Formats: sequence, structure tokens, C-alpha cells
Amino acid sequence: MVKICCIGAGYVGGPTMAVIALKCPDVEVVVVDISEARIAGWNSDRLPIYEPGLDDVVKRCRGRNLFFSTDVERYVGEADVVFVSVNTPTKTRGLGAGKAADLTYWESAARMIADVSRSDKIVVEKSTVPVKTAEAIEKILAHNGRGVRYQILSNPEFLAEGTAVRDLFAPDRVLIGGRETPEGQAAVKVLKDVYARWVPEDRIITTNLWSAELSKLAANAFLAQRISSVNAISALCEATGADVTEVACSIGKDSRIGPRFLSASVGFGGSCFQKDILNLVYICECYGLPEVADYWRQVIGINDYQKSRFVNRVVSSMFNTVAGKKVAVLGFAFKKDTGDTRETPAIDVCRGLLGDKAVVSIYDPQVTEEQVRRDLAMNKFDWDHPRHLQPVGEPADQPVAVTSDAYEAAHDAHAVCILTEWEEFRNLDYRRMYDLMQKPAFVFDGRNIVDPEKLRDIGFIVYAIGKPLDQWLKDMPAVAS
Ligand SMILES: NC(=O)c1ccc[n+]([C@@H]2O[C@H](COP(=O)([O-])OP(=O)(O)OC[C@H]3O[C@@H](n4cnc5c(N)ncnc54)[C@H](O)[C@@H]3O)[C@@H](O)[C@H]2O)c1
Ligand SMILES: O=c1ccn([C@@H]2O[C@H](COP(=O)(O)OP(=O)(O)O[C@H]3O[C@H](CO)[C@@H](O)[C@H](O)[C@H]3O)[C@@H](O)[C@H]2O)c(=O)[nH]1
Repeated sequence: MVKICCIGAGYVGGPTMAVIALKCPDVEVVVVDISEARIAGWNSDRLPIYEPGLDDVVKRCRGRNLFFSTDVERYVGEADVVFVSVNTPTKTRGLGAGKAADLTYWESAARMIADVSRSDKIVVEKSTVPVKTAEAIEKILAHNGRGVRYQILSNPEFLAEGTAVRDLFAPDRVLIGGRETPEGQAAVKVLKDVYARWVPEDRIITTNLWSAELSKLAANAFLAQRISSVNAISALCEATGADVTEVACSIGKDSRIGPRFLSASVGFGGSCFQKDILNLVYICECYGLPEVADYWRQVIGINDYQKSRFVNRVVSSMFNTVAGKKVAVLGFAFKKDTGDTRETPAIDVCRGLLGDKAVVSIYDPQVTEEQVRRDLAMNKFDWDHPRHLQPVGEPADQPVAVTSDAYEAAHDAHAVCILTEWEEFRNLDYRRMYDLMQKPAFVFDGRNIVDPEKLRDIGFIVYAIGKPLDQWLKDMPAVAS
């Protein structure tokens, strides 16, 4: 029986291993982590991450062939296949600060594997890493190996949060990169046989190590580029009277373009896109490709522009000042169906509003008040370290409230900003909201989930990303002066 151990019980390690355990009942899967709180969460009735369908998967195999433990060394030592799914944050200091991947956690995991291993192992890169990381890991293991033989595989993860279980059950593809030696190919086969238990063979792609590592960064860069492209067009729509939803639908009908990932928004967030593109930019610079680096950097540039453009619209529409005005923020997670707030556009928007002295009232069905305050107090990129190691500043004494429903957030507010596309925000009683609010009452829809015309009929002044502007906004400058 193959024994699997996964180092890192986070958004990737937890769900991925739970699905492997479910689909391979004869394989023992142990997920280990240095964070006691995380492991305690996985062993409890309240899992440490919110992901639709995950509770059920974990309940069906936890204690049978799926285990969560802090005894990292024991289970790594016993495993045949060790997945490494630890944080790979953006460096905040030193060479490559603000761009390069910080491989501290990866390196310490690799050194620990070398320390405790007494039998040959396949080590699988599950974290997203710079191209050529496998070479560095091989060196660490080879120089500390005491005769143990290792094969390194790259098996990047493509799941998206909110749909992780669905994505893992029916992935578009599973990618496995390995050395092109007989030993390397034998290791690829071991991992392929695990996935082949439920993934059709034609969806399991095998490549060389560097192609697999680079494909992950490239896939995220392409996805983020689509969002920045449609967001760039959204600004032009507002200037011309075109409607970005109609434009996206029209171009998406071209089968060469396709309809998905063309929703204009307040900006993309999440733990991956920005980090991985910065990583790609840094790699390009290191290989002497500044033009390529600049090309990808601009995807982030447009994303930052989109977030500040949204704040500018709010401020300029409200007579160029939000000082002392209550603004309700609906949604703080970076997308619906997750409680994850890493790099969420809501942080930048709230900071922008607070910078203009607004009083902000936030409601999100899955994000706690503690998390909101941590996020608003945290420095850029610090969120991507294991939670118990995150340097968190004292929450500043800011005029921020976190409410338990949308109506409470909107009570007495001058404006509502919709920043996450939660289903419940589509179905709010906007007439009731309007009655609760100061007048003129504004809605700024950063996700295009409300019908602007219906809200205008109620009496709201509505701004929706990339949609024709109503007269009020046409009369205001797009950029606050
Ligand atoms: N979140 C996603 O949707 C997603 C999808 C694909 C790939 N990825 C990549 O996967 C990796 C992990 O992402 P995540 O979202 O699961 O992060 P996460 O922060 O949720 O989980 C990482 C876990 O690793 C643990 N850890 C760190 N160093 C450790 C060590 N030396 N020993 C044991 N445990 C250790 C941390 O305590 C943490 O619980 C990153 O490289 C990320 O870019 C993430
Ligand atoms: O048309 C769209 C689609 C997405 N978004 C935003 O883009 C961000 C990222 O969304 P999504 O990609 O769905 O979620 P992630 O969980 O960040 O997943 C991405 O990042 C993961 C980590 O690398 C990869 O594994 C996934 O394949 C990749 O989709 C979110 O803020 C979304 O709201 C838009 O604004 N418009």
C-alpha cells in the first residue's frame, strides 16, 4: 500500500489530500502541519477553511485512511510519496523583494525530509514554485540524503477556491512533470496511478519538470490577463456608453476566445494571481527578458488601476468627499463561496475609503470581524505566511464596523459598495435598503450583480463596472481631483 504524506494542511493540502483519500481507500494519507490550530481544526467538526462539499468528503474518510497530525517528522519518515504544499509567499525584503518567491518554508520542509528519511521517497511539488525549484530541492536532498534516493516531481494544483471539491473531482487536467530518466519516469507512473483512480487518462498530462513548473505560473498569468483585459475594456465602456457585459458576451462567443473568465470586476484578488505573476516577472528579469517581464507586470498594473478607479468613482460621485459618511461594504472575501480574504480587492477599496475618512461598515457572510481587522492592519504580502507566524500590526483605531447582516451595514449609510459576488447580495430587498439609507443613496456595484435599472427605479444612483453611466455620474469627473 502506498503511503502518502502531505506537508501543509492549507487550502490546497487539505482538500487535495481529502479527495485522494476518498478516491483511493487503500492508500493511507496523512496531512501534517506545523500549525497546531490548523490541525486541530481539520480534526474537529468545524474545518479550518470554508469550501462547499468539503465537510462531506472529510467526514467520509477521516479516521479511515485520512489523518491530520502535527507529528510532521514521523509521517514524513513513514511515507513513500511526500507532497509539499507549504506557503510560497512573495519576498518582502532582500534580493527580489516585492517580486521573487520566498522559498523559506519550502527549503525548511526539504531539509526536514532529508533529516527524517530512512527509505527512498518521491517528493512532489504541490506548492506553486519558480521554474527550476526542483533542481534546488534535489540539491538539498542529495547533499543531506545519507544514501536515501529521491525523485522530485512537479504536480502543480489548478483548483480554484469555492469550487475546490468540484475541481478536484473532475479536473480539466492533472499535470505531472518528472525527470526523463527511467527512475524519473517510474516515479511519474506511481503518481499517475494514484490520479488514474478517478481522472480519465487523457486528462493526465506528463511533461518534463520545467514545463510543469512553468505551466502553473503561465496558466495563472493567462487567467489574470483575461480579467485585466476585460477590466481595461470596462473603463473604455464607461467612457463611451458601451456595456462591458454585452461586449464580453459578444467576444466570448468566438470559440477561439471562449466565454469564461470575462467578468469585469473591481479587480482580481486571491492568494495566487498577483503572487504568481510577480514571481513570473522576477524570473523573466533574472533570465534577461525585461520586455517579457514588463508585459506581465502590466496585468497587475491594470488590476491596481481598476481598484483605485473604483474608489475614485465612489469619492467623486459623492461630491468629492466621503469624510464622515458611512459607506456599507457588502462582501470582503476575494470571491464568493470562500471565507478567504488573501489579497482581496476589498482591502484596497476599504483602505482607499478610510484614507478619505469614510466610516466603513462591512458585512460578509463568511468573514469574521477578527479577520477583517487583521487584514486592514497587515502589511502587503505578510498574509501569505503561516497564520501563527504572521506579523500583525496593532489594528489601527479606524472607523470600521463589521455587521451581521447587509441591512445593518446599510443603515444610515450614504452608499453601498458591493465587492464580492455572494448570491445573497443579488436577492437583497433593495427597496428596504434604500429606505434605511441617507439620500441621495448610492450603489457602487463592483461585481455587476444587481440590475442597475431596477435600482434606479427605486431611487438609487447606481455605478456598475463597465456599464453605461447614469446622468449623475456623467456629470462627475471619473477621477477625483
Ligand atoms: N489557495 C489556492 O487556491 C492554491 C491553488 C493552487 C496552488 N496554490 C499554491 O499552493 C501552496 C499552498 O497554498 P495554500 O493556499 O494551501 O496555503 P495555506 O497558507 O493555506 O497553507 C500552507 C500551510 O503550510 C503550512 N506550513 C508552512 N511551512 C511548513 C513546514 N515547514 N512544515 C509543515 N507545515 C508547513 C502552514 O502552516 C499552512 O497551514 C502555495 O504555493 C500556493 O501558491 C494555492
Ligand atoms: O471573470 C472573472 C473571474 C474571476 N475574477 C476574480 O479573479 C479572482 C480569482 O478567481 P479564481 O481564479 O476563480 O479563484 P482562485 O481560487 O484564485 O483560483 C486561481 O488561482 C489558483 C491558485 O493558483 C489556481 O489554482 C486556479 O486555477 C485559478 O483560477 C477572484 O477575485 C475573482 O473574483 C474576476 O474578477 N472575473
